[in-house]
Amino acid sequence: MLNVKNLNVAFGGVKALDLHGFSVGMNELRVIIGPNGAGKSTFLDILCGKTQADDGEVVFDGNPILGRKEVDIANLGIARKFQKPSIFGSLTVYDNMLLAARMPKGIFKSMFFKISSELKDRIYQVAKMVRLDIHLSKLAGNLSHGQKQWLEIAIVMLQDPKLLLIDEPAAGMSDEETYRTGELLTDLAKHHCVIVIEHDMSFVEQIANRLVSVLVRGKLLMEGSFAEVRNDQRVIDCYLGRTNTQLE
Ligand SMILES: Nc1ncnc2c1ncn2[C@@H]1O[C@H](COP(=O)(O)OP(=O)(O)OP(=O)(O)O)[C@@H](O)[C@H]1O
Repeated sequence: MLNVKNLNVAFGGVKALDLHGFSVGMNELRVIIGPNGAGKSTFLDILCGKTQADDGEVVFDGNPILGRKEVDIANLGIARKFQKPSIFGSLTVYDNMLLAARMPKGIFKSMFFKISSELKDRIYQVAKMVRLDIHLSKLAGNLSHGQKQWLEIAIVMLQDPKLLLIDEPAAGMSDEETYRTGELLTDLAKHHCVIVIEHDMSFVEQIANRLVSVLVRGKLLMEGSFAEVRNDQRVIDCYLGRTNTQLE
C-alpha cells in the first residue's frame, strides 16, 4: 500500500529525515516510535503533503505522491488526523459529522446538498465505530476529551481513507479511553491501513499486532514486534539519558 525509498528532508541544513526504505501493507496497523526530534511528525507531514521532501520516492497505492498538493493526496486516500482540534463545540456530534461529510464536495455543492438516507446511515455507522452513536445529539463541546478525539477520528473516517495517519491518538486520555482508543484503532485496521505515532509504550503494546518501526535521528533504527523492539539494546540506548522516560 505504501512504499518509501530514500526519503530525505532537511530544515536549514539539519537533516530531519533520511529514510532508506519503509513500507506498509494492506490493512496493517503500523506503530512508529522514537525519541523526541526523531522525525516522526515530519514523516507523516510528508505523507500527507504538508511538508515537501527534498528527495526520494513515496508510492501510495501505485501512485507517486511526492510533489503533490495536500488535497490531491487526500483524494488518493491518505487522511491525517492532526492533534489540533478541528471540531465545532457548539454543534452536535451529528452536525459535526454531517459538515465533514459534505465538506469535500465543495461549498457550492454543499449549499444545495440533500441529506440522503445513505449519508445518515454512513454517519450512524461511523459514529458507532467510534462509540459515539449514543451521543449523536450531544453538543461536541460537552464531550469528554477522549470522545472529542474519537469524533475527530470519525470526521477523518467519513472520507473513507485507505491510509489513516495519526499522531499520539491517546494523548491526554484516561486509562479507559486509551484502552478503547486501542480497540478502535485495531477495528479500523481491519479495513484500512493505519500509521500511528506513539510514545506511550503500554498503548503501543496494546495496538502493535505486527511491526513497530523505530525512528532515531531521522533514520529507521529497526523494525520488529513490540517485544523485539522493547528488548532491543539499541532502542533502549537511544531512549536512555533523555529527560523523558518514554520507554518505561
Ligand atoms: N518546520 C520545521 N522547521 C525547522 N525544523 C524542523 C521543522 N519541523 C521539524 N523540524 C526539526 O526536525 C527534526 C524532526 O522533528 P519532528 O517533529 O519530525 O520529530 P518527532 O520525532 O515528531 O518529535 P516529537 O516526538 O518531539 O514530536 C527536529 O530536529 C525538529 O526540530
